[in-house]
Amino acid sequence: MQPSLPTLAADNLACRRGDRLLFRRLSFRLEAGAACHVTGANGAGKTTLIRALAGLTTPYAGAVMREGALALLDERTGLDPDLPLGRALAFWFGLDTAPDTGTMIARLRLDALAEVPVRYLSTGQKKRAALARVLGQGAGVWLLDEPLSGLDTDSQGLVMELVREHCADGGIALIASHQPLDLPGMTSFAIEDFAPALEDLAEQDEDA
Ligand SMILES: Nc1ncnc2c1ncn2[C@@H]1O[C@H](COP(=O)(O)OP(=O)(O)OP(=O)(O)O)[C@@H](O)[C@H]1O
Repeated sequence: MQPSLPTLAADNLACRRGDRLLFRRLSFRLEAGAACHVTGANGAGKTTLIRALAGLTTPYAGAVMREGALALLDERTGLDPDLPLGRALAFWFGLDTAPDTGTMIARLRLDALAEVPVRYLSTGQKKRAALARVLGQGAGVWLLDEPLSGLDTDSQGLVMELVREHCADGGIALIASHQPLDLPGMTSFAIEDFAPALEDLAEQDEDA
Protein backbone atom coordinates (compact mmCIF):
# COMPACT_ATOMS: atom_id res chain seq x y z
CA MET A 1 0.00 0.00 0.00
CA GLN A 2 1.07 3.57 -0.63
CA PRO A 3 2.58 5.61 2.20
CA SER A 4 -0.02 8.38 1.72
CA LEU A 5 -3.72 7.65 1.44
CA PRO A 6 -4.90 7.32 -2.17
CA THR A 7 -7.55 9.58 -3.64
CA LEU A 8 -9.09 9.80 -7.08
CA ALA A 9 -11.23 12.68 -8.24
CA ALA A 10 -12.66 14.14 -11.42
CA ASP A 11 -13.70 17.76 -11.64
CA ASN A 12 -16.13 18.80 -14.37
CA LEU A 13 -14.65 16.24 -16.71
CA ALA A 14 -15.69 16.12 -20.37
CA CYS A 15 -14.35 13.76 -23.01
CA ARG A 16 -14.86 13.57 -26.74
CA ARG A 17 -13.97 10.90 -29.23
CA GLY A 18 -13.55 12.00 -32.79
CA ASP A 19 -16.03 14.86 -33.09
CA ARG A 20 -18.49 13.46 -30.53
CA LEU A 21 -18.79 14.72 -26.97
CA LEU A 22 -19.40 11.58 -24.90
CA PHE A 23 -19.94 13.06 -21.44
CA ARG A 24 -19.50 16.36 -19.65
CA ARG A 25 -19.71 17.89 -16.14
CA LEU A 26 -18.66 14.59 -14.58
CA SER A 27 -17.35 15.10 -11.06
CA PHE A 28 -16.65 12.66 -8.25
CA ARG A 29 -14.18 12.12 -5.45
CA LEU A 30 -13.13 8.73 -4.10
CA GLU A 31 -11.24 8.45 -0.83
CA ALA A 32 -9.21 5.57 0.58
CA GLY A 33 -11.32 2.44 0.87
CA ALA A 34 -13.89 3.50 -1.75
CA ALA A 35 -15.24 1.31 -4.53
CA CYS A 36 -17.24 2.82 -7.38
CA HIS A 37 -19.12 1.07 -10.19
CA VAL A 38 -19.43 2.91 -13.53
CA THR A 39 -22.27 1.67 -15.69
CA GLY A 40 -23.39 2.58 -19.19
CA ALA A 41 -24.44 1.16 -22.52
CA ASN A 42 -21.98 0.04 -25.17
CA GLY A 43 -20.23 3.08 -26.57
CA ALA A 44 -21.39 5.42 -23.80
CA GLY A 45 -17.82 6.26 -22.80
CA LYS A 46 -16.78 4.06 -19.84
CA THR A 47 -13.45 3.05 -21.35
CA THR A 48 -12.84 6.62 -22.43
CA LEU A 49 -13.44 7.77 -18.84
CA ILE A 50 -11.04 5.16 -17.49
CA ARG A 51 -8.39 6.18 -20.01
CA ALA A 52 -8.84 9.82 -19.06
CA LEU A 53 -8.53 8.94 -15.36
CA ALA A 54 -5.36 6.98 -16.18
CA GLY A 55 -3.88 9.91 -18.09
CA LEU A 56 -3.95 8.02 -21.40
CA THR A 57 -6.54 10.33 -23.01
CA THR A 58 -6.57 14.09 -22.72
CA PRO A 59 -9.96 15.28 -21.50
CA TYR A 60 -11.81 17.83 -23.59
CA ALA A 61 -12.43 19.81 -20.39
CA GLY A 62 -12.01 19.45 -16.65
CA ALA A 63 -9.36 17.81 -14.55
CA VAL A 64 -8.37 14.54 -12.90
CA MET A 65 -6.73 14.54 -9.49
CA ARG A 66 -5.02 11.48 -8.12
CA GLU A 67 -2.91 10.65 -5.07
CA GLY A 68 -1.16 7.30 -5.07
CA ALA A 69 0.10 4.88 -7.66
CA LEU A 70 -2.23 3.57 -10.35
CA ALA A 71 -2.90 0.09 -11.71
CA LEU A 72 -4.99 -0.26 -14.85
CA LEU A 73 -6.76 -3.39 -16.07
CA ASP A 74 -8.13 -3.21 -19.60
CA GLU A 75 -8.38 -5.55 -22.56
CA ARG A 76 -4.61 -5.61 -23.03
CA THR A 77 -2.58 -7.85 -20.73
CA GLY A 78 0.74 -6.19 -21.49
CA LEU A 79 2.29 -9.67 -21.30
CA ASP A 80 4.74 -10.87 -23.94
CA PRO A 81 2.69 -13.35 -26.02
CA ASP A 82 5.76 -15.46 -26.82
CA LEU A 83 6.94 -15.98 -23.25
CA PRO A 84 5.69 -18.71 -20.92
CA LEU A 85 3.26 -17.08 -18.48
CA GLY A 86 5.56 -17.52 -15.47
CA ARG A 87 8.38 -15.61 -17.17
CA ALA A 88 6.07 -12.99 -18.65
CA LEU A 89 4.67 -12.23 -15.19
CA ALA A 90 8.13 -12.39 -13.58
CA PHE A 91 9.24 -9.57 -15.91
CA TRP A 92 6.57 -7.23 -14.48
CA PHE A 93 6.84 -8.52 -10.92
CA GLY A 94 10.57 -7.72 -11.11
CA LEU A 95 9.93 -4.15 -12.29
CA ASP A 96 7.25 -3.67 -9.65
CA THR A 97 9.39 -5.35 -6.95
CA ALA A 98 6.23 -7.24 -6.07
CA PRO A 99 6.38 -9.17 -2.80
CA ASP A 100 5.09 -12.70 -2.44
CA THR A 101 4.48 -13.34 -6.14
CA GLY A 102 3.95 -17.07 -5.51
CA THR A 103 0.88 -16.32 -3.41
CA MET A 104 -0.54 -14.04 -6.12
CA ILE A 105 -0.03 -16.67 -8.80
CA ALA A 106 -1.66 -19.33 -6.64
CA ARG A 107 -4.50 -17.00 -5.66
CA LEU A 108 -5.35 -16.43 -9.32
CA ARG A 109 -5.00 -20.16 -10.03
CA LEU A 110 -2.20 -19.61 -12.51
CA ASP A 111 0.43 -22.00 -11.11
CA ALA A 112 -0.41 -24.81 -13.51
CA LEU A 113 -0.06 -22.39 -16.45
CA ALA A 114 3.46 -21.13 -15.70
CA GLU A 115 5.01 -22.94 -18.68
CA VAL A 116 2.24 -22.13 -21.18
CA PRO A 117 3.06 -19.38 -23.70
CA VAL A 118 0.84 -16.35 -23.10
CA ARG A 119 -0.58 -16.52 -26.63
CA TYR A 120 -2.05 -19.96 -25.89
CA LEU A 121 -3.99 -18.84 -22.82
CA SER A 122 -7.77 -18.71 -22.95
CA THR A 123 -9.64 -15.41 -22.56
CA GLY A 124 -10.34 -16.02 -18.88
CA GLN A 125 -6.80 -17.22 -18.19
CA LYS A 126 -5.41 -14.05 -19.79
CA LYS A 127 -7.77 -11.96 -17.68
CA ARG A 128 -6.58 -13.72 -14.50
CA ALA A 129 -2.96 -13.14 -15.57
CA ALA A 130 -3.70 -9.43 -16.08
CA LEU A 131 -5.22 -9.33 -12.62
CA ALA A 132 -2.07 -10.89 -11.18
CA ARG A 133 -0.17 -7.98 -12.74
CA VAL A 134 -2.53 -5.51 -11.06
CA LEU A 135 -1.98 -7.19 -7.69
CA GLY A 136 1.79 -7.18 -8.23
CA GLN A 137 1.83 -3.43 -8.78
CA GLY A 138 0.77 -2.80 -5.19
CA ALA A 139 -0.93 0.41 -6.34
CA GLY A 140 -3.43 2.27 -4.20
CA VAL A 141 -5.75 3.16 -7.09
CA TRP A 142 -7.22 0.43 -9.27
CA LEU A 143 -8.98 1.27 -12.54
CA LEU A 144 -10.66 -1.90 -13.77
CA ASP A 145 -12.34 -1.95 -17.18
CA GLU A 146 -14.70 -4.92 -17.43
CA PRO A 147 -12.73 -7.08 -14.96
CA LEU A 148 -15.38 -9.82 -14.92
CA SER A 149 -15.82 -10.28 -18.65
CA GLY A 150 -14.67 -13.66 -19.91
CA LEU A 151 -14.39 -15.09 -16.38
CA ASP A 152 -16.24 -18.12 -15.04
CA THR A 153 -18.40 -17.78 -11.93
CA ASP A 154 -15.66 -18.81 -9.49
CA SER A 155 -13.19 -16.37 -11.02
CA GLN A 156 -15.73 -13.56 -10.95
CA GLY A 157 -16.21 -14.23 -7.23
CA LEU A 158 -12.44 -14.19 -6.75
CA VAL A 159 -12.10 -10.82 -8.49
CA MET A 160 -14.77 -9.30 -6.27
CA GLU A 161 -13.03 -10.77 -3.22
CA LEU A 162 -9.73 -9.19 -4.35
CA VAL A 163 -11.44 -5.82 -4.84
CA ARG A 164 -13.07 -6.11 -1.40
CA GLU A 165 -9.69 -6.86 0.19
CA HIS A 166 -8.01 -4.01 -1.72
CA CYS A 167 -10.59 -1.50 -0.48
CA ALA A 168 -10.58 -2.90 3.07
CA ASP A 169 -6.82 -2.31 2.98
CA GLY A 170 -7.36 1.38 2.11
CA GLY A 171 -7.21 1.09 -1.67
CA ILE A 172 -9.57 2.63 -4.21
CA ALA A 173 -11.28 0.71 -7.02
CA LEU A 174 -13.20 2.27 -9.89
CA ILE A 175 -14.80 -0.45 -11.96
CA ALA A 176 -16.54 -0.17 -15.32
CA SER A 177 -18.73 -3.19 -15.78
CA HIS A 178 -21.92 -4.37 -17.44
CA GLN A 179 -22.30 -6.97 -14.69
CA PRO A 180 -24.05 -6.21 -11.40
CA LEU A 181 -21.44 -5.73 -8.67
CA ASP A 182 -22.12 -6.35 -5.03
CA LEU A 183 -19.68 -4.81 -2.60
CA PRO A 184 -20.54 -3.26 0.76
CA GLY A 185 -20.53 0.54 0.56
CA MET A 186 -19.92 0.61 -3.18
CA THR A 187 -21.19 3.73 -4.95
CA SER A 188 -22.14 3.87 -8.61
CA PHE A 189 -23.02 6.22 -11.43
CA ALA A 190 -24.28 5.78 -14.96
CA ILE A 191 -22.21 7.57 -17.55
CA GLU A 192 -25.38 8.41 -19.47
CA ASP A 193 -26.28 10.79 -16.63
CA PHE A 194 -23.44 12.97 -17.95
CA ALA A 195 -24.34 12.71 -21.62
CA PRO A 196 -24.37 16.10 -23.32
CA ALA A 197 -27.56 18.03 -23.71
CA LEU A 198 -28.30 19.71 -27.03
CA GLU A 199 -27.00 23.07 -25.77
CA ASP A 200 -23.65 21.44 -24.87
CA LEU A 201 -23.35 20.13 -28.41
CA ALA A 202 -24.10 23.61 -29.77
CA GLU A 203 -21.33 25.03 -27.51
CA GLN A 204 -18.99 22.31 -28.73
CA ASP A 205 -19.67 23.28 -32.35
CA GLU A 206 -18.85 26.89 -31.52
CA ASP A 207 -15.57 25.78 -29.89
CA ALA A 208 -14.57 23.68 -32.91
N1 LIG B 1 -9.96 6.36 -30.99
C1 LIG B 1 -11.23 6.65 -31.21
N2 LIG B 1 -11.59 7.52 -32.19
C2 LIG B 1 -12.89 7.82 -32.41
N3 LIG B 1 -13.90 7.29 -31.68
C3 LIG B 1 -13.58 6.43 -30.71
C4 LIG B 1 -12.25 6.06 -30.42
N4 LIG B 1 -12.26 5.19 -29.38
C5 LIG B 1 -13.55 5.02 -29.05
N5 LIG B 1 -14.34 5.76 -29.83
C6 LIG B 1 -15.80 5.87 -29.75
O1 LIG B 1 -16.10 6.49 -28.51
C7 LIG B 1 -17.33 5.96 -27.99
C8 LIG B 1 -17.09 5.52 -26.56
O2 LIG B 1 -16.27 4.37 -26.56
P1 LIG B 1 -15.91 3.64 -25.20
O3 LIG B 1 -15.00 2.51 -25.56
O4 LIG B 1 -15.43 4.63 -24.21
O5 LIG B 1 -17.34 3.10 -24.73
P2 LIG B 1 -17.72 2.06 -23.57
O6 LIG B 1 -18.81 2.70 -22.75
O7 LIG B 1 -16.52 1.60 -22.84
O8 LIG B 1 -18.35 0.88 -24.43
P3 LIG B 1 -18.42 -0.74 -24.17
O9 LIG B 1 -19.46 -0.96 -23.11
O10 LIG B 1 -18.87 -1.26 -25.51
O11 LIG B 1 -17.05 -1.20 -23.79
C9 LIG B 1 -17.75 4.86 -28.94
O12 LIG B 1 -18.75 5.39 -29.80
C10 LIG B 1 -16.49 4.54 -29.72
O13 LIG B 1 -16.79 4.11 -31.02
